[in-house]
Amino acid sequence: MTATLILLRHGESTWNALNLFTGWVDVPLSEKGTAEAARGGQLMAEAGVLPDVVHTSLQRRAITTANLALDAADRGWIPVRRSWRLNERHYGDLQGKDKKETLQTYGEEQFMLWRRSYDVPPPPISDTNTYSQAGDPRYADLGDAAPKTECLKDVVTRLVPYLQADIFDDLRAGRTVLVAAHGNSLRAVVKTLDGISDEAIAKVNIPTGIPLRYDLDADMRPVTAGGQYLDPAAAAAAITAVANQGR
Ligand SMILES: O=C(O)[C@@H](CO)OP(=O)(O)O
Repeated sequence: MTATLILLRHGESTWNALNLFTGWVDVPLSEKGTAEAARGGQLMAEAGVLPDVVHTSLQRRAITTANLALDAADRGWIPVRRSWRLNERHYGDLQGKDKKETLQTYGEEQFMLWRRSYDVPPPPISDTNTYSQAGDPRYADLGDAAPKTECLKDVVTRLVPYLQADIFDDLRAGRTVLVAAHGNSLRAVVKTLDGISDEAIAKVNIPTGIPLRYDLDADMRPVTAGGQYLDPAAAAAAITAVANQGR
């Protein structure tokens, strides 16, 4: 028996289009991202992978993407579960900064350490920064546990309990699960599912709006390592573009 998990990174956001570090800043989809989200739903419908339940982060670019994709697949009626644990990695003091300017100011090595190293977080954001989430009601319950910066390792630490309890529970119950989330929170999911090393995960990038299908065995191990994109050619091109951001 296998269970099907579909990972969907939100469509292009307005800040993806502007090449700004985003993290927990709650930006909307761009026009292109809106179209990508609907296309993601069409791809699911064409492939006959229809979610029974959807999990999203608390951020509008993932929530809107899930709504548009599910509507396109005529699955807008399925139950919804949301958690901050699926949020994008908190980008600390880099939130709102231009990726190209950051690369020019700090150099390639520091830029890539912040973007893709496993355990080097950017400097923390101050509560008075315009792009801080201090005071955002959706994170009020987190109190002091709300992050002010995160590296990918921190994302793995906060995400894995949710993956192993809530998401695996739905899969074990025989439900096809859609997870609509973010570039780095989905890298944390993929790292965990595929057992990717701390070093090798630096080279893994997730494109916007293209569903990534994993069939998982009873132990929640992928039948095919890396899963399968529902549009492999589009995914390959988009993955290269994500890797080269800032250049
Ligand atoms: O800015 C961000 O929040 C993320 C995802 O868009 O960017 P990066 O790919 O540089 O980690």
